[in-house]
Amino acid sequence: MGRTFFVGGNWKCNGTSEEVKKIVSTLNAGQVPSQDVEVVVSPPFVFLPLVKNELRPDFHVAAQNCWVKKGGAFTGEVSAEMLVNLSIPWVILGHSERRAILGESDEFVGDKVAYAISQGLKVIACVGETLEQRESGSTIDVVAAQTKAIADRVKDWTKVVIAYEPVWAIGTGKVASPAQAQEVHAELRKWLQANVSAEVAASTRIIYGGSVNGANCKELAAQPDIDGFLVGGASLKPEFIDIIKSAEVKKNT
Ligand SMILES: O=C(CO)COP(=O)(O)O
Repeated sequence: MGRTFFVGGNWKCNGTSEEVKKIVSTLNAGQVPSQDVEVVVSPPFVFLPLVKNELRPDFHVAAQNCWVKKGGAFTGEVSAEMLVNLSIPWVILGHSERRAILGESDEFVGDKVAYAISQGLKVIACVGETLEQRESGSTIDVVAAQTKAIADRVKDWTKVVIAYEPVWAIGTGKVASPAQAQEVHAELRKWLQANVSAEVAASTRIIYGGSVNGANCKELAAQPDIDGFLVGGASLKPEFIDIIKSAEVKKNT
């Protein structure tokens, strides 16, 4: 299939410089099969240079957001050009916390993804339904609409990793079951096949996020359409190394 397992650590708005240095030294000491897994950690903006300088060279960094167009008079924003200028290769866009709390629409997220790619960034694009949407049976429609807003604007899918993060599973300890996650990942792949191309469907990594930890990662990783994880809380802890190691499950499937 050729989809390298991908493990992202989203540190969100956490950490002091001392704590960040500690996490980086734990990561640097971890024994992981780095040829079988792509690892990207995403500290808050202010810690990006520190982490980039101190992190082992086989792991990479991502920003947690960037502005929707060229920088300028946008107080408080950080532009895609600035990230490129600092050689930050990745950015997370469309996280549900930004969609829900800051009101980012599907279209706005799509515009951000397209602009970031146009500037040379690679994007972890997040999609996912709320509990209410799941209970009303609209999960697939919601994630398809979020993906469509990206597909309408993006041509180069080699620069995109899709993170399926059900909102009800984020930070709640309520992980999606392997079957629940697999079902949505398979539907997303089908959507890509029907609406983008068979090649993009086969090659795009679709990773899962929402209460992933060292104990539940292997069973999730064994699902055929789960190509890795976007980890929040557990990415701040030593168990992140165990989650990276779950890439080994893929070698045997
Ligand atoms: O939002 C997430 C990653 O982007 C998931 O967060 P948790 O792993 O803390 O549930």
